[in-house]
Amino acid sequence: MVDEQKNEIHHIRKNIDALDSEILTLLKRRIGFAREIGRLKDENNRAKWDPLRERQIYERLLKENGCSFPEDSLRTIFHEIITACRLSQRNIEVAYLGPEATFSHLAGVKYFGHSATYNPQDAIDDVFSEVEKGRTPYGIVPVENSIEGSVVSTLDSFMKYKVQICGEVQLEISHNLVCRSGNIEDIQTVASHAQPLAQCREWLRKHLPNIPTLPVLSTGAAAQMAANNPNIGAIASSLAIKRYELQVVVKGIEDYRGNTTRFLVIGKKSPSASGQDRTSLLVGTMDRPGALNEILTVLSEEEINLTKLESRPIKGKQWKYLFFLDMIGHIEDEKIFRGCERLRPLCSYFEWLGSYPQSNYLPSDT
Ligand SMILES: O=C(O)C(=O)C[C@]1(C(=O)O)C=C[C@@H](O)C=C1
Repeated sequence: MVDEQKNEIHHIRKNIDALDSEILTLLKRRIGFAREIGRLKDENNRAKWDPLRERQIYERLLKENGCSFPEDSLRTIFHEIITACRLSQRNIEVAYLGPEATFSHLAGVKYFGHSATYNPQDAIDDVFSEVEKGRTPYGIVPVENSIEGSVVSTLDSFMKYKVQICGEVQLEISHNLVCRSGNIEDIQTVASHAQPLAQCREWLRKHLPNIPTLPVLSTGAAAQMAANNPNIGAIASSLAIKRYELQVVVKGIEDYRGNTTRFLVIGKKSPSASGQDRTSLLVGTMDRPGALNEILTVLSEEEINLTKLESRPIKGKQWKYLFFLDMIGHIEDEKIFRGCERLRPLCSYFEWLGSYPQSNYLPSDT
């Protein structure tokens, strides 16, 4: 490189350094303002988290940006900034299905950012119990996977515990084969949770035909085993690779692309309307012909967009079912409120599980 170019780079880097310092100064001022708002909200007993305001911030910035700065990076940067500011108002604690570095943990980090405190639990049931008892204000639980379908233990826990849905987050699940050395020849057993093992079945059969698989409690537990034993390979998340200092053998070994899991954030109280929300209900139908049809007719008459309908058997009551319904809109929206009021007398059981912002404002998983 000629001297002239070296000088030019040096000069530009000085400009970048000055800008980085300016950005840092602005971030410090921003968090100061957020703390002030936090204090005012405390005085008025108002919720710290305001999803409507957050959505407005993203929308304004994306509009102002045009296409100058990569859009997804802009979302990611501001997501971290806003979550850090929100957390500075009060530290947020989140219960999830552990151990560390499971996909639930990853989904939590995507939603609440890196600075929240994450409390690992042994089972999905325990996540619900933590939140219901008020020991941890939020929980994150998987609810459905685009390939494997519903996560029934989550749906069943909604029947058992009194919690509300506060948010949702979608995570594109890509599976990595990892081990201590990064060498495929070292692997004598592949450990993972049953779901990832099933999702990578074809790949494993083709590339590791004589290697046995070992189903364990979670992808985090599999990663932990691989960290302790050089002959164990694990199928695990990117977070697990970092956490347990493992090496990637092969990335993206899932048999089908577009493997996405939807997670729900549970808490004590749903947030107010953000403008693009989803409402979830749990209902029981009357014991008469056409009972489910009566419910669907109300939704259709009110022009409510139903995005999910799922039935689960009621434990201890043979051949009796409850239905989970997801619809577009917030309980504060007139038509959703009216629809629910009309549904109530038609149902043997009716529970509003919550209204919460749809996940489309969050950064994608690239
Ligand atoms: O505007 C507010 O109400 C704030 O508390 C500030 C702020 C932010 O950092 O921009 C933080 C948390 C809220 O969820 C919304 C926005």
